[in-house]
Amino acid sequence: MFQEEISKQLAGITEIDASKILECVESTKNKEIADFAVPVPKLNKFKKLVGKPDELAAQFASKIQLNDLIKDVSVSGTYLNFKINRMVQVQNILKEVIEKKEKYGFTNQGQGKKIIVEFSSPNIAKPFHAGHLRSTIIGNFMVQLFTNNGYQVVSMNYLGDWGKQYGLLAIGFEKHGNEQSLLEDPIKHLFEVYVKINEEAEADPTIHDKARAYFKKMEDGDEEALGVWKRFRDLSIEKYKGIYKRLNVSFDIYSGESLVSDGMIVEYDKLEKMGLIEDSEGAKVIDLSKQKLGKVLVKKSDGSTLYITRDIAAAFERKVNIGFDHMYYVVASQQDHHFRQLFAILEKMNYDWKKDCTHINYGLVKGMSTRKGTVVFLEDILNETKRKMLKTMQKNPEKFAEIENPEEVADIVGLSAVVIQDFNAKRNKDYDFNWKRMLTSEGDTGPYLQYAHARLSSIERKSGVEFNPNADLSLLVEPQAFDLAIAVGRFPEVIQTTLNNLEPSTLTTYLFELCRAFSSAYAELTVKGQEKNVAEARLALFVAAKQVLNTSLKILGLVPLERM
Ligand SMILES: NC(=[NH2+])NCCC[C@H](N)C(=O)O
Repeated sequence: MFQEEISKQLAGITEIDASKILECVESTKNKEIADFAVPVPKLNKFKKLVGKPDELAAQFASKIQLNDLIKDVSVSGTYLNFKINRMVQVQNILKEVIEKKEKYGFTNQGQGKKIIVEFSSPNIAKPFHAGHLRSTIIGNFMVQLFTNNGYQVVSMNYLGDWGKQYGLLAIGFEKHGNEQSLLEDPIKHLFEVYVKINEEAEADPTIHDKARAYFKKMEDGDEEALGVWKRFRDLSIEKYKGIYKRLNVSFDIYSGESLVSDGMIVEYDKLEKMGLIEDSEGAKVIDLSKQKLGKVLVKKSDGSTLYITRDIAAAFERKVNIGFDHMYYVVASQQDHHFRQLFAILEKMNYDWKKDCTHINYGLVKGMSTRKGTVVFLEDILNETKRKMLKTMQKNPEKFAEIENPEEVADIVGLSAVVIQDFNAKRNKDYDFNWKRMLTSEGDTGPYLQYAHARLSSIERKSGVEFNPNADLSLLVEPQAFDLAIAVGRFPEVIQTTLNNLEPSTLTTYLFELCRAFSSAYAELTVKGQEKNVAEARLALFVAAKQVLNTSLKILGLVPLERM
């Protein structure tokens, strides 16, 4: 609103389009000097201005009308500096939050558009590792973000449940499988079996031949072979569902590599008819050397298919059977090459919707290990985090005694620690998993954000006044109140940026700013015991801040805590 007013007035003076000037209105760092500034030389981009920039600045300044919104204008060098009516600004922001509640900050830009987010996608019989964890939380974040902005979102888990390794697993299970262990923890047991048979296969290569033969039977639709495999798959999915629940994540669709088998024949025929398939010593390849992506193997000489063959068919099936305006694959950067190949093939097949497919990639997590050894299962990580968090909480026995459900709280704070550590930097950065740092409640951590939320909740509980949506906000005169309200007011723009870059770190960085502004306000602006009108105004400010933090935590996939 202030930026618009500044632009409108400058448009009248310079005859440049107000919408263009708007791009040049900057929010300043030092609010003592100005709230907004316009660097006059920047306006030259839109229209050649005659005169020296500093003189022009002075000339423009003299023509600006002060009013309800703009309180003061000054010049420093080539900059035009504006001070705005903070009272009006604070009131406008808070009124908007109070009115829109959990809808504050979002738009309906996704209305009528459908998005598929494919994420998590672990491999049955292999550990759910840090890479899958990253995919899970980034993908879930995208689902929440899109949903809140009006998109219809389909969340999809594309399981790695097909391929020669399932032949290997079946053979391993015949030798080493144990029914009871399978039922107790299918993911762990299948992994144990898988590791054992792999070791044995190193000494005895005929095992690999048997595995290939077994997988071929599966691809040929042999019922017995498929029955065994299906059981492994079903049991694993049940187990995964439990883990996802703990992560606060759910899927609309459990798909998987195994489910595209018929479609594969169709797509493969298309490729062949289009003349895109070449023979290479009995195996079939697609030549992408012009695109500098090499030759892609799509069918082995024994006729069995590959990961990429299944992805080609899966993409087509999703377009036809589900439909999408955009599809995102949330998969580690290690697979950049794979997705480049996939998209290049879709392009060669003249699928114009290839332009609507995006690989959302991310870097590695390093140094993630628990007491139990090097192979890390997600559950171990979560249990370890919870255990450590409980220990930290117990250090303050009085507070600990007040918490009704300490186990649950420790689990939620622990997950917040893991997630926020992950969301602290840009997706494509590798990072070190650091138990100690992520669990502290100071610094840029999950516990810090949860702590701020719990504190905001406690202000609400203990304020001694009722929340009044019509509170007299003109009583918020302190600079700390202003800073916090301004931080709250930035939320809609942060959501827009986040929608564009799909970087969770954009949102978390903002939340740390918001919470720091809250800390200063909290120290300065007591609610309890104040005169009623003042207490109500301050409570309204804190309620607005809590609203933004609350919605944000949910978008990040976390359960906001009322007490901790
Ligand atoms: N459409 C895809 N290829 N999605 C990614 C699947 C990830 C694969 N299951 C893995 O763990 O490496």
